[in-house]
Amino acid sequence: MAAPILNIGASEAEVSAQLCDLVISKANAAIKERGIFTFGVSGGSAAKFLCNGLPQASTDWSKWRIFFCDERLVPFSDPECTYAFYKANLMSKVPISEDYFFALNSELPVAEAAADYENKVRSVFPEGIPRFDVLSLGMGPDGHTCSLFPGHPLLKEASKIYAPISDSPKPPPQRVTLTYPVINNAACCVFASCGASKADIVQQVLEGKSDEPLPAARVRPTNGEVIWILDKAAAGKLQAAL
Ligand SMILES: O=C(O)[C@H](O)[C@@H](O)[C@H](O)[C@H](O)COP(=O)(O)O
Repeated sequence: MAAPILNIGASEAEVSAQLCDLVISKANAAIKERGIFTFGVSGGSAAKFLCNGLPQASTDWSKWRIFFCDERLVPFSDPECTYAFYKANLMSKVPISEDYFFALNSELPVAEAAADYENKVRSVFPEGIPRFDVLSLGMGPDGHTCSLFPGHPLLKEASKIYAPISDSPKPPPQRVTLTYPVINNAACCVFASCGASKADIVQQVLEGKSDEPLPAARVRPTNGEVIWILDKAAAGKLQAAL
């Protein structure tokens, strides 16, 4: 398992550009090699970065298959809906079919919604543990990633691809999230974090030693890479960056 790769941009704009450049480069390489690019996206600031930079990409969008690393179980009309954010800010700007931007069925109860979403993933990964080309991840101030929160039983989920959660400490409470068997089977997991408010947790995740690693620290692809793209403020307490 390779050590995390650290990219430190001076500003949030540089983090956004570095994230999009990485995703586009990985996408075009995957399309050239296998004719398809499988991509997992998150909410939060990473969503803003991706929607800001990907519309300018020179790529074959028909070969992209986009899933959510996690999604809230709310109607599309709800401002908390991550799909709605990407639909308005990315899908509306690029020639990608709605068939290839996989939305959660928020009409279902959360456990059924997770199972239904797993079936959608199976349309791209028919068997075994899905291996995404890229998972774009964020990290919350508590060290959560996707909808995997510190101390939550879901950190130990070992069989589901997507798991339901009904007690998310970050509202809204009901969500569906990728699990570590899938996250750690990805070819590339890339975090994008900015701002001084993240400096302490970034230092804990990247340099702390704990018997109970934080959720973001448990992202360690067994046969892939984990890349952290940080601005100077978020990297401000890292020994490696000093
Ligand atoms: O839907 C969600 O809530 C996100 O997927 C979540 O996991 C996010 O990535 C982190 O909360 C970091 O968000 P920020 O980068 O905006 O702090």
